[in-house]
Amino acid sequence: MTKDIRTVAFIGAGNMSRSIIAGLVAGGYPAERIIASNPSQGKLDALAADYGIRTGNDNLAAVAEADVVVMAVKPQLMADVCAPIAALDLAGKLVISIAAGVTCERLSQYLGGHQALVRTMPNTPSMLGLGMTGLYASDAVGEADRAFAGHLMAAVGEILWLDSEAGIDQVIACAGSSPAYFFLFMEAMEQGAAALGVKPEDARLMIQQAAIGAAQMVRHNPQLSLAELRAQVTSKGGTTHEAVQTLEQQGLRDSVQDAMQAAVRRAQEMAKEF
Ligand SMILES: NC(=O)C1=CN([C@@H]2O[C@H](COP(=O)(O)OP(=O)(O)OC[C@H]3O[C@@H](n4cnc5c(N)ncnc54)[C@H](O)[C@@H]3O)[C@@H](O)[C@H]2O)C=CC1
Ligand SMILES: O=C(O)[C@@H]1CCC=N1
Repeated sequence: MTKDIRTVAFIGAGNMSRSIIAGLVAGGYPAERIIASNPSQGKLDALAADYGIRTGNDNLAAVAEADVVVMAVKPQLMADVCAPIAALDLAGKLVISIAAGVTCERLSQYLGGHQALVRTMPNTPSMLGLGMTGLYASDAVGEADRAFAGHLMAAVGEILWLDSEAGIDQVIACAGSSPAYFFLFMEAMEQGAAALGVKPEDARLMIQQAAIGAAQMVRHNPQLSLAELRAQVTSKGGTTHEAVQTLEQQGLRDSVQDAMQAAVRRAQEMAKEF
């Protein structure tokens, strides 16, 4: 946890802000230095109750008080939400965006030319401190701000600094969106288990343990390639071979590659739209 404690305002208190706030508070970031601003009260009440942070409905009051502003609304709302914020004195404030498909240049325009911007791409496992965040900052961002943004996101998982802004779209495909790919795979397994007559609660337990176990095997065996880890499960002439062959024949690899390219394409389209 960073010793550089600043007041951080989250503008938009949805799924992703909640994930980051949960991870920050669990990691010891002082809750009284975190503010969440959102139009609807329900999410704010839940955040205040669960994490003891400060909340409000007034974006401008939150920004005025903050040293660091995390822009966490949907990309299509970013322009409208930024317009009144741009009228405030933002000097000395660091703005961190987590939005997909909103470039630094566009965000800077929305904020009246503000330059102290770090663009990030986190993911929801940040909630458990198991997040993955890519970060990009232009040369205009000072060393202390860069370090703060890095420490903030490192409090909720691994971080990766990117040399170019295009790298953010690669992070979207590999980490921002990808928890959903794993959930989909697990949903498909849940259906497969049901078709085999497995009780839903037993299926969930087995799928969960296999997924956690597989991810931890990857983490704890950096010397082994993913293909080698797969080979360790795959006995010659055995059951896994049959299952994996079926997935291969039905084009799993191509599907995954197409999906990742679709995510990047959509991010690029969004950068033109928003
Ligand atoms: N959900 C995810 O896995 C990830 C999301 N992101 C990005 O995070 C951003 C937020 O996404 P989610 O949290 O998933 O969406 P969400 O819909 O859960 O949260 C957005 C929040 O913004 C609030 N909001 C709407 N108008 C507002 C306003 N005028 N002022 C303040 N708040 C307002 C909404 O009430 C909502 O609570 C998006 O830009 C998305 O691209 C980035 C990485 C991963
Ligand atoms: O689906 C989205 O657009 C956002 C960005 C990455 C994950 N969720």
